[in-house]
Amino acid sequence: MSKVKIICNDQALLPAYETAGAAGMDLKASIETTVIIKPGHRTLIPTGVFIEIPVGMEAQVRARSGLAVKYGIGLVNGIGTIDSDYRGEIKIPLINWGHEDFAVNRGDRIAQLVFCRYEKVSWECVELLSESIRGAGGFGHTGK
Ligand SMILES: O=c1ccn([C@H]2C[C@H](O)[C@@H](COP(=O)(O)OP(=O)(O)OP(=O)(O)O)O2)c(=O)[nH]1
Ligand SMILES: [Mg+2]
Repeated sequence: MSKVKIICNDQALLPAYETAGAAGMDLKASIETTVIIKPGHRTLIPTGVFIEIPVGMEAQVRARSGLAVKYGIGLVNGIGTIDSDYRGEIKIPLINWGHEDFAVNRGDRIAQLVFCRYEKVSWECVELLSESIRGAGGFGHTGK
């Protein structure tokens, strides 16, 4: 298990794994007063968390499926990418795809953070790519 440096001034807001096998640590809303997100609207919610990700790793901010299914709450950016050189506060761009106002209160678990290793590449510019059975087929060419 890698150690990751974190600044979080409120222990109650420390992201945490909810179960032993959880891939993501739930991120909590660091807000003083309740924020209402109207249907079709979006807002950036602070988490009160600043981290220093080891080089070679990133962290992904992902939606919570419960909020998505029950209330239509998602992330405007799909999956957020936290770079290893980012030292700012992690913020969550929530969007309300549902039909009702959605209230966010301090400490609510609004998203989850998954740590991943990634590989960097450099380009090798060529004239031809190798052949494959798929070729250029995509976007559903294998059927529904
Ligand atoms: O959901 C998110 C996504 C990003 N970030 C922070 C961390 C990340 O390292 C930084 C930049 O994110 P990204 O590279 O996705 O955004 P950009 O529009 O390319 O901004 P930049 O030009 O600052 O890289 O913003 C968040 O706090 N939450
Ligand atoms: Mg960027």
